[in-house]
Amino acid sequence: MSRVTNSMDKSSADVNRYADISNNPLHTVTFTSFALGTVLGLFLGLIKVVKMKNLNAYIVFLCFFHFMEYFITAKYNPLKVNQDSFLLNNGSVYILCHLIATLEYVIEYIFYPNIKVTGHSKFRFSIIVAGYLCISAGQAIRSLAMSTAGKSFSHVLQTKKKKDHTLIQSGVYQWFRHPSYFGFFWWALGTQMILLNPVSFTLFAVVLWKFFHDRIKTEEIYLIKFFGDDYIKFKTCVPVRIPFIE
Ligand SMILES: C[S@@+](CC[C@H](N)C(=O)[O-])C[C@H]1O[C@@H](n2cnc3c(N)ncnc32)[C@H](O)[C@@H]1O
Repeated sequence: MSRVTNSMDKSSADVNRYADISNNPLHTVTFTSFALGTVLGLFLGLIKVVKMKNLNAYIVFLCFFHFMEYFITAKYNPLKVNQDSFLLNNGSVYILCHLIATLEYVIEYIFYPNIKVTGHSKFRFSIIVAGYLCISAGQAIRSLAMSTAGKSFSHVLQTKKKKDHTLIQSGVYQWFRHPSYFGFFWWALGTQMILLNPVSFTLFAVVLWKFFHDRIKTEEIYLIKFFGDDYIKFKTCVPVRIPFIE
């Protein structure tokens, strides 16, 4: 009898700790991780021998980003993780922007290879270094935001307050009001800086700025509903730090 009770206690504890397997089909999750790892490894391994090195680096960072989205959600927010947590179904605009970026890089490389060569210009070299810094800092801040917010983080905007949703103001949230958006914004712009893609840099800046501007506006309407004066105080004290978003 005590064995039955023990196993019942254990299974109810597991429900609160472990991801719902029905939302995380093992064959899908393992295959997606394997595919991301394979592409990452392939492009990283070929970086020494290919000419379009920064394109390879871009694909490596892209694979790493999507892997981290699932990994951090699984580790710090296991009850919300699901196969969409890889964020690979991030909408047609997202896919289109990355396709345009790749195309721009390849076309400019074919017609103006010198523009893409870093060694001959200090200016181009500085942009690439700044790009790598933006990617690293952006990825770190986004992952830290997701791990700090834990159960309060969700890829889908919450319109109803859940029981375990608390207002997060610690860690990276002390410095950035929306650190995961801040991180993603600079990560994405960084990818276009390492590619030395002027058209896609502008496109990414405009599309992402508009997206986060609108998203933050809507998100904060709900956050004020959920947390009232506490959120208003937080909003007054902590800036977003994405240019021209208050
Ligand atoms: C994709 S997460 C983004 C979180 C946050 N905007 C950021 O950039 O780190 C969206 C969810 O986080 C929740 N959220 C945003 N800021 C929060 C905070 N400071 N504390 C708790 N929940 C927050 C919102 O309710 C929303 O459902």
